[in-house]
Amino acid sequence: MSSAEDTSPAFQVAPSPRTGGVGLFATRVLSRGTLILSEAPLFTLPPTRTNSTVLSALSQRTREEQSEFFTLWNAFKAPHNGRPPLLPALGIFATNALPCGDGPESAKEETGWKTGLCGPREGVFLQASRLNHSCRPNICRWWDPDMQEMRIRALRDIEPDEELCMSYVGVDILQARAERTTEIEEVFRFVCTCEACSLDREECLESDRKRAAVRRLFEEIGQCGKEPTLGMRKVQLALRLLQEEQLVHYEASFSFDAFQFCVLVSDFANAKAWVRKAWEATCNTSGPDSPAARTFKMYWANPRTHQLAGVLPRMTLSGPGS
Ligand SMILES: C[S@@+](CC[C@H](N)C(=O)[O-])C[C@H]1O[C@@H](n2cnc3c(N)ncnc32)[C@H](O)[C@@H]1O
Repeated sequence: MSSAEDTSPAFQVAPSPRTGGVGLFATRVLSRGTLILSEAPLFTLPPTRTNSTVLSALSQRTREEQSEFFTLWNAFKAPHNGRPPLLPALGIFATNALPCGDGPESAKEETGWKTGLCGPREGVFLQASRLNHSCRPNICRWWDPDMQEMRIRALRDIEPDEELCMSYVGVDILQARAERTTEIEEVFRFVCTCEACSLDREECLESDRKRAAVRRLFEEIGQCGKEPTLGMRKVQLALRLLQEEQLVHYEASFSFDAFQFCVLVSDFANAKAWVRKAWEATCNTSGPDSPAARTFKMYWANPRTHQLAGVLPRMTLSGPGS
């Protein structure tokens, strides 16, 4: 592929019949890790926003931007479960806002455990806010605090015309479909029609089973500090299940667990291979300049600097390829 082709727009806004509105669709092949979009917010607000603070922030923008803001989706137009509708500006903000900042949950997101990042400010975006949700996302967002921009990257290889979907803030995609559906409807006020939520009964049971197993493995791996062989087996199982479920989001987290099991027993060759995998996965989600990517790269260069190095008797575990 020539460099001219590489710089062509990565996506276009097009109708998304599945959601009843629009969405962003790939215009060409986007390989894993591709930076699809970097966008500054139209404006940001602290979590204590009101219709007046939204209107006040909006008044600082151009007329064209103000009109565009009012074309964004509003999921809070109608009463819901006894709760009244929101005023239009606030409803649009609530529907489209994405976290912009380092909230207390950000460290967890870096390693991929939770998508529920709650930054101190939220922002509305004219392009990124058009992204629909999927419980099997193919893209990932990351707020770049230095550039004050939202970065969207491909979590896996994406085909032309494929819709770009992220996981919405706070949706725990490792929950079973029924739980996700309830949560999404309650918080976001739509019925999720993503690929994972549209599986038939049998496929859905299988998907629920795998997601539940990954959740359990997250907990169990945390308790395997004295049993690295067992911990490593659980990591390998979790990674296989995630691959089958196409949930690459959590790869960095599990790979870093595997790295820690290896350093515990001074298996530095496998430790390097695992932390390299964690680094690669993190570059694909939050980019090479993110704090997590920098940390992983440092351990890749010298795994012996990790505080757990050599704590348990020496032993050889396994690498990511085995
Ligand atoms: C932030 S907007 C996304 C862009 C929106 N589709 C549009 O036309 O501007 C969120 C809204 O998109 C729709 N949506 C997003 N993800 C969806 C999904 N997985 N299933 C059904 N509707 C979805 C819902 O109507 C939701 O309130």
